[in-house]
Amino acid sequence: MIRFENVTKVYARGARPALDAIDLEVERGEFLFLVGASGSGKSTFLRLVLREERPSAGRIFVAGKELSTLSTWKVPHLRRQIGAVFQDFRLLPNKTVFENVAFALQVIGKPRHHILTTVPDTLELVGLGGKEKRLPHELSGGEQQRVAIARAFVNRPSILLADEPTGNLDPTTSVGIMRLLDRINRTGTTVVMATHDDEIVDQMRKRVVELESGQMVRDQSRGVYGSAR
Ligand SMILES: Nc1ncnc2c1ncn2[C@@H]1O[C@H](COP(=O)(O)OP(=O)(O)OP(=O)(O)O)[C@@H](O)[C@H]1O
Repeated sequence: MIRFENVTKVYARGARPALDAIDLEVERGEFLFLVGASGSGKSTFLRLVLREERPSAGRIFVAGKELSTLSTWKVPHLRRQIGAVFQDFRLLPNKTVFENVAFALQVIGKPRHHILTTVPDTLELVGLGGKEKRLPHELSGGEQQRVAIARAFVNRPSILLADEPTGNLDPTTSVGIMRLLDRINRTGTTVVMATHDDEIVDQMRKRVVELESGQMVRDQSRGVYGSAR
């Protein structure tokens, strides 16, 4: 579903690479934690998958397409197959829960009848049934993240990228968010989550890839947060 072949990303001439010769394959339906110190290259990895950044060297394949040969006009189609969730939720503050999620479908031209059935179903799935009319500021942090996940998942993407989705949440709320991401993964969605949350990683026992200064230093199935090296 995602394949990096010898991928290097250098942001500025002379700087050390943010990612250095990464070879990694993520299979369809897998759940992968990306761990590593701040600045180790986790967000860069996710931005490359979304084609928000281009690699300096190497090749990236996402959902069967090689990103460097993908014409610009096809990028929106690529991104429709990828949901993204962030630490800071990124909801539209003046839109209700329903509108925030519906907006993701409106911008890709889905018909009204589709939106009117899919949005409530997805809100139910993330545990927000009954809160459709609330504004983001009327929700807890965990609920806001659930809206963000609903928005990322409403189009049933084949890949979900999460960049520190529990970074602003307390431990109990984080567990709820992880259960939800796990449930989404079990529907067949490939999930890649960058995180500093050691408790979550240790609890979930999924594949763990560790980056250190842009290099991949560990790839462990049913892994833990702390390196055993
Ligand atoms: N737009 C940019 N321009 C220049 N350098 C950048 C840019 N974005 C990231 N970097 C650098 O690339 C390296 C990797 O950054 P990245 O954001 O991918 O790390 P990260 O592992 O996601 O960190 P964090 O856990 O703090 O989010 C860092 O040295 C960072 O300073």
